Amino acid sequence: MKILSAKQIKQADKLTIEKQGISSTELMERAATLVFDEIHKRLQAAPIPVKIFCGIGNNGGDGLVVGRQLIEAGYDVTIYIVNYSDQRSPDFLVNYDRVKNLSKNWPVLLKADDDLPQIKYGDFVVDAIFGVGLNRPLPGWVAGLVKHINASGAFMLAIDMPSGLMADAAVENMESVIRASYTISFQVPKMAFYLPGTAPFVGDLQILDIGLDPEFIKDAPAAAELIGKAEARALYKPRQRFTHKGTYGHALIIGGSYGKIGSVCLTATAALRAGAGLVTVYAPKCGYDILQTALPEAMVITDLHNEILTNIEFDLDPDVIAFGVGVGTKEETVEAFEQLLKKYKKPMVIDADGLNIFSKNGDLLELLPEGSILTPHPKELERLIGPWKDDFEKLDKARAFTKKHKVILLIKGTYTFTVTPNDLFINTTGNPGMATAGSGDVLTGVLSALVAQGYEPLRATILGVYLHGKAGDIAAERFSYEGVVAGDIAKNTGAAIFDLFETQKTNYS
Ligand SMILES: NC(=O)C1=CN([C@@H]2O[C@H](COP(=O)(O)OP(=O)(O)OC[C@H]3O[C@@H](n4cnc5c(N)ncnc54)[C@H](O)[C@@H]3O)[C@@H](O)[C@H]2O)[C@@H](O)CC1
Ligand SMILES: [K+]
Repeated sequence: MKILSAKQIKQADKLTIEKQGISSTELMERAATLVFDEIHKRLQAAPIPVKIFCGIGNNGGDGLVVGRQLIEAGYDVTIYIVNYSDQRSPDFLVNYDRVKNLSKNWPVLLKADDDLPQIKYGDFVVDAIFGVGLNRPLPGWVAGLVKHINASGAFMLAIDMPSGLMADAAVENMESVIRASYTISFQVPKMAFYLPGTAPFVGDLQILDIGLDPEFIKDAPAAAELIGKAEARALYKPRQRFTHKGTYGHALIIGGSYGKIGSVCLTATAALRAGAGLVTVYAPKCGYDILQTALPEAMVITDLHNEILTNIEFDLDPDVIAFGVGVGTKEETVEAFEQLLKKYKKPMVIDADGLNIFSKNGDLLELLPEGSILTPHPKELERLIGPWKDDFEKLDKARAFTKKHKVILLIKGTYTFTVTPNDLFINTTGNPGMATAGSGDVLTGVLSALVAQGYEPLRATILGVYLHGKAGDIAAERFSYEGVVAGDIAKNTGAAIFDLFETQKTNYS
């Protein structure tokens, strides 16, 4: 599913009105009626006080339509107009009149010096102050109102966007953004819903199809692509019958050090579970018995050194090399890695200390094969690309890095981002249970297995990140968030592949 910018959404809005021969007021009625339906479905006419805060633009117009329909359905509704300017939009005005004609309880006008309205814990608040039109920080008194609404602890439903959030820019003042419990947004998701600095304001997310022009949406260049089940399924390559283990590639996992052999065990397990035909682990000698005992399916080659890697030499032709998990950053290991980079020319998967080695030895990046996949978590990313002032700058820097080094860069997080010079993919699977030791080692194994099986690196990355998250979701259903360990994620990779073909609707939140 595409993410579009606020500017593109406005264009879609305009074009829809032209092509469908409807007025903007009718489009507003259509969109807001769908929001009313969702609220009504949930509240079931319960006598809960509903307090709707409307701005004076079209987001406020939506709030007025919802308010009118709730009043007509018999709800106890108070509408507040957050009167921050006299530039009221035409559709706001149409709906302002309609509400006034309907009930003696006219909307309450709120201005800069007014007392703040009382909001109780049990109220149902609808936030329709600003939507995608917000393009600068809130006026001071409106920021104060937002703070007051947030402090109420009431359930908050945001229409289109939590007010104070901008679709395509970072938040400057965290206190002046509505902390929505639930956001109902129109047609396409917005970038701010997925970035760590802004996503927490959104709460649970629902995207409503309001019938904006499908052709425009199909042709519009996406700011990013959300990857749900349908997108992941399209990337999957079914196995053919007349094949053998050689068809599915040989993954070589290089890593581990004394006390960290578990990391390569996890990576190799995941590589096997994600379908690599053959898996060999290259580890220090101390890992030999452990690996052979834990993983009879994997082959093991050992370094000359007992505890760290010092001479990476092997007599095989792997389809992919994963380097870095548990490997440490000792000088001898860096030297061995440099020698490997000079010899090996196919895409590699680089994780953990492999990334830390690059951070400390930037010139080695020149040797990294084109199309390699780097999988940093935020701290490792910062060491690689330097600090950033906000999520948007982080993405710009990450993009520049991928361009310079011709690699694919993951930014791991609640929503893992796959960054390439021209495209951005945002994964939607995964859960807080995956914040556990070794979870990243498993991802490295899954990605390596897919590359070994002949998936092009970008396709392998997008699908691999999805499957890893889904395997974590399946594990969490069984063991709870707290109970998930990395090995469970690896073991459920197969179940995640099965799940690609379950026909439930994709949830993009
Ligand atoms: N795009 C669509 O397809 C549809 C949009 N609709 C609604 O329309 C909304 C967008 O409406 P608008 O474009 O009127 O924008 P908003 O209602 O979000 O904001 C109103 C106006 O306030 C001004 N403004 C921006 N930042 C400000 C600030 N910090 N202080 C003071 N004024 C500021 C801008 O001129 C902006 O247009 C959407 O979020 C959605 O709720 C729906 O009615 C139906 C369809
Ligand atoms: K809003």
